[in-house]
Amino acid sequence: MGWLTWQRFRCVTDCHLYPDTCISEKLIRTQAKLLVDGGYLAAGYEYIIIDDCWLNNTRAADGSLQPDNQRFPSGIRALADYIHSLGLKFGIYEDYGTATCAGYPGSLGHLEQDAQTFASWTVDYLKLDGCNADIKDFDTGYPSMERALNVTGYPIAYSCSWPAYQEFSKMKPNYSAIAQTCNLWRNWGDIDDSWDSVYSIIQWFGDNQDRLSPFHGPGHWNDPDMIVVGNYGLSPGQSRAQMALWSIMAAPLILSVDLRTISDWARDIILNKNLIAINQDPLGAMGRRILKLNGNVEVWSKALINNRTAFVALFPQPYGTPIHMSINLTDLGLGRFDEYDFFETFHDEFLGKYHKNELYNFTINPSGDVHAFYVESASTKTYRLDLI
Ligand SMILES: OC[C@@H]1[C@H](O)[C@H](O)[C@@H](O)CN1C(=S)Nc1ccc(F)cc1
Repeated sequence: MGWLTWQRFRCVTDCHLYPDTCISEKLIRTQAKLLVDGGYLAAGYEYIIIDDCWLNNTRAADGSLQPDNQRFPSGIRALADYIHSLGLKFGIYEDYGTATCAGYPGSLGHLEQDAQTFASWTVDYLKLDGCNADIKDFDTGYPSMERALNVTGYPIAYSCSWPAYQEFSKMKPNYSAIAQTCNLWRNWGDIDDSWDSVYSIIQWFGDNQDRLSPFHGPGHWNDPDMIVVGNYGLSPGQSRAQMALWSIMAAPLILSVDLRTISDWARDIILNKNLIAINQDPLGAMGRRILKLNGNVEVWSKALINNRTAFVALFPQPYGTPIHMSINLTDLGLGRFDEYDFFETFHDEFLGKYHKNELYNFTINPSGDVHAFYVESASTKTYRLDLI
């Protein structure tokens, strides 16, 4: 869980024209302080990660990476020290190729040196992108950087873009090797600030879930890209939908939003305790799309500890009429116990006790809204403390 510059701040490097939003130490220090003061760190959002465009256009004389010294005048180590003083962890970006996607120096030919540089900067997380490279080299290249990071002896979480570029090229990535090498990996296209973009990613993960979920679990995660809630493109319903689906998929929750201007309703969605508990459930199971109803409403479910199950019903299409849904519990996969207690996820409201032969009825709104609920078996009464 954490925060990443890219979707909201992109590659803005003109700090004269954009002094408050250019990629700079000032921006990172400001957002880091707000991650703490806004209650995000306390909720689990602990990594603050700089994406592309932090770099100087050239490496130093000794070949080592250096930041743009106008935008990062104190240097990366000092910035990391400040971030660590707040109790946060620090992430940075590089690219396996000759240049980053934005054209800054890439790591190819410098893997060991760059890994040592990151460790000397006390970097806790590296996102390694795959632009300007031969994707056929990735199956050896990404493990090479993993070895280089391990040699430093400094614990660095490793985010790989390795499969995404192979999936685009219709290659079938070796997810077994990827899961042994990376802690998380981007599978598919870049997310943008729109419902169309968010839903196209949800569809792709649902369509490919059978070949993705076996490799998903604690320490090695499929990554559908950033949470864009709080920016300009999603309605409140669509914002609930992205948080609910990323929670059901047990996807990394990596925000990209200006914490200075985020609305209260967007912040409430991002900080919803039940969604975070579902996302962070110790089983680490990747939720799956289990039903498609009425041709458009889809139901996803995720197994949780203590015989609980989380569900999300999603109505993605912009057809302006709310639909009354009626689903029998066995179609939800609930048949192991005779009775279940249903709770609404966002507000933790008790929705009722249902026998396994009963129907569960609810109404769902269109255009990317969700009905999120979780159930626990009434017979095996357990404490709900870890869900609220
Ligand atoms: O430059 C970095 C940027 C972000 O890190 C994204 O998360 C990465 O998926 C890659 N990336 C970009 S814009 N990649 C890219 C996107 C479109 C394109 F035509 C060529 C490259």
